[in-house]
Amino acid sequence: MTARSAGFGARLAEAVLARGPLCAGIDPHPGLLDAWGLPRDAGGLEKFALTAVDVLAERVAVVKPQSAFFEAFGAPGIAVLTRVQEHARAAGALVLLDVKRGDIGSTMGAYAGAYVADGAPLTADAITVSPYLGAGSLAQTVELARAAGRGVIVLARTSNPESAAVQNALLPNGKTVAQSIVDEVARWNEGVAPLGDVGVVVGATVPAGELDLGGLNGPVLAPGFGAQGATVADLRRVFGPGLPGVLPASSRDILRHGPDPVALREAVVRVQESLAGQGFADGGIGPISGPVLAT
Ligand SMILES: O=C(O)c1cc(=O)[nH]c(=O)n1[C@@H]1O[C@H](COP(=O)(O)O)[C@@H](O)[C@H]1O
Repeated sequence: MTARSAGFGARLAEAVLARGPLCAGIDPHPGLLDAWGLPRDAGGLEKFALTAVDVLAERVAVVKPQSAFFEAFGAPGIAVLTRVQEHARAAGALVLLDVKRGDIGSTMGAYAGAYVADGAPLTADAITVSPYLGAGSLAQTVELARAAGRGVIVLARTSNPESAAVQNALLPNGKTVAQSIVDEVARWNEGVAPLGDVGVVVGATVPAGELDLGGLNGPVLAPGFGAQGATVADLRRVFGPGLPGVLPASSRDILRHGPDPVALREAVVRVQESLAGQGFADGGIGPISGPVLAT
């Protein structure tokens, strides 16, 4: 076993132990800006995102800004995103930047240089990436991220209803595409302690029994919890009783309680309590000891 005290997996394990497993998304949808009484401009975006990060980042282990909603405002939006990332990290949360990058290997290296390599200007602790140009196209990104103590979360079985057609397609070796992605990620995490730096996305909305995550040794980001309909009971149904590596992710279902910071704070605490009440990540996060998805 390689001890990597400064690795993303280790830092994530520590954060989950201290704060619970919830990953709070910051998705400044235009409709949410309206609901918060804010203008649909860079000023409204800034007020929304900084209010959200100030409330969320001191409570949750992971904050996940969705880059698209910031990019939509051009350079001023990116400037706001940078401040959100700085505020979140200063408040002790890990930043998982949701950018879902996917390209040929050499271009992926440039994305790593933007977000997770040493000296990356848009510093995140981890980014979401798409493996659908082939898992090998991500190898350089994984290497650069890990060398900087950062991580990568790879889409495997996503929460959207369209995902099954591609991700459950069978390969000639009899595995689904999603399972083969999980197995590739497991190889990157082999021997890393206490937890690998490369995670997968498995939506909380997917049917139980599709995937074997037993050898993953890494985090499982589970979006679809909240606004897309999945409940705490669904998380249990999909991921089984152990759940040590699962990070339930929710954005709109928490953010809709703003702009009042007190109401927003109460909403996030309620979600954290509902997860704790179900024994989520009881005793922290760690390698999963058996198949996680119930059959
Ligand atoms: O990578 C993601 O975060 C992600 C993967 C996935 O399978 N499904 C999914 O919804 N997401 C993201 O998670 C967030 C979900 O938002 P809510 O539905 O508002 O909780 C959005 O930012 C999505 O882009």
